[in-house]
Amino acid sequence: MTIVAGNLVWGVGRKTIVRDVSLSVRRGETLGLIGPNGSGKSSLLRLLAGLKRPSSGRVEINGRDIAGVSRRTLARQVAFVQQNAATDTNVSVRDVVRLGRTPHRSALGGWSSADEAAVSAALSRVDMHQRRAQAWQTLSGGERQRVHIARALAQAPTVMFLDEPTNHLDIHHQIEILRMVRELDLTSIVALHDLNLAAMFCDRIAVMQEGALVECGAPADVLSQALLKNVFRIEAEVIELAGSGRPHIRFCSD
Ligand SMILES: Nc1ncnc2c1ncn2[C@@H]1O[C@H](COP(=O)(O)OP(=O)(O)OP(=O)(O)O)[C@@H](O)[C@H]1O
Repeated sequence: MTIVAGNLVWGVGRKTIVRDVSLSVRRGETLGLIGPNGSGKSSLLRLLAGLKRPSSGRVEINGRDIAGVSRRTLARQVAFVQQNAATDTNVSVRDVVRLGRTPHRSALGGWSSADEAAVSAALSRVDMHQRRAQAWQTLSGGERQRVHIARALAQAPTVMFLDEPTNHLDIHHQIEILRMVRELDLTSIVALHDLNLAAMFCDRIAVMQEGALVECGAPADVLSQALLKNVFRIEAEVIELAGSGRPHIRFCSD
């Protein structure tokens, strides 16, 4: 297993936000994290990535408890694509992606051809290579999102956490980004609001409700009519996506 979380609990003041969550993710697997607004998806992702410390419980990445791993070592293994991440405005697209190489560089080492190749490949992967010299502040919301994903790719992580990476993206780029995440040779956990995209691209789906993990399994096992009603408070029909064995949700308008 690449990511193993055991009995994670986190809260603020007297409010418990993540309630006793345990999960394991295999090497190379793409796990979708779904749940209503405020159910604790971002908080859980941040705990798993070591950006927050749990009140109790532990997280192992690549077999090591992350509580005992330095930030720099962790940053060589783990990339995090945040929701609406802010970036210093006075920089180019390429500068933002270059930041992804920081954990791999020594204090005295110069910029290497391997660094350059990683940045170039990451930009191409998200379809932004031709825009590499453009000023960050002139990009659209979706382009910024793709550049942040490129920055994470340039980091060459073994584990990637993505918090609603398809926000702001047009449907072509939503599908491209999720297809890419699935095909990359790394382990990923992706928080998503679009249940049909989660069903199409994730190996397994974990469902959060009020801070707890209430289901985790193959999309076809998890996305039932009952779950959609109980967790998401919607009436919907679940059909099979022709020949794929994956579920597809048809929402009812009344
Ligand atoms: N630092 C904090 N202080 C107080 N409350 C917090 C803090 N961080 C998160 N919360 C609360 O915890 C709950 C879970 O938030 P979180 O962002 O993890 O949910 P989410 O499932 O990612 O939501 P969304 O789908 O809306 O992005 C929310 O009610 C939020 O207001």
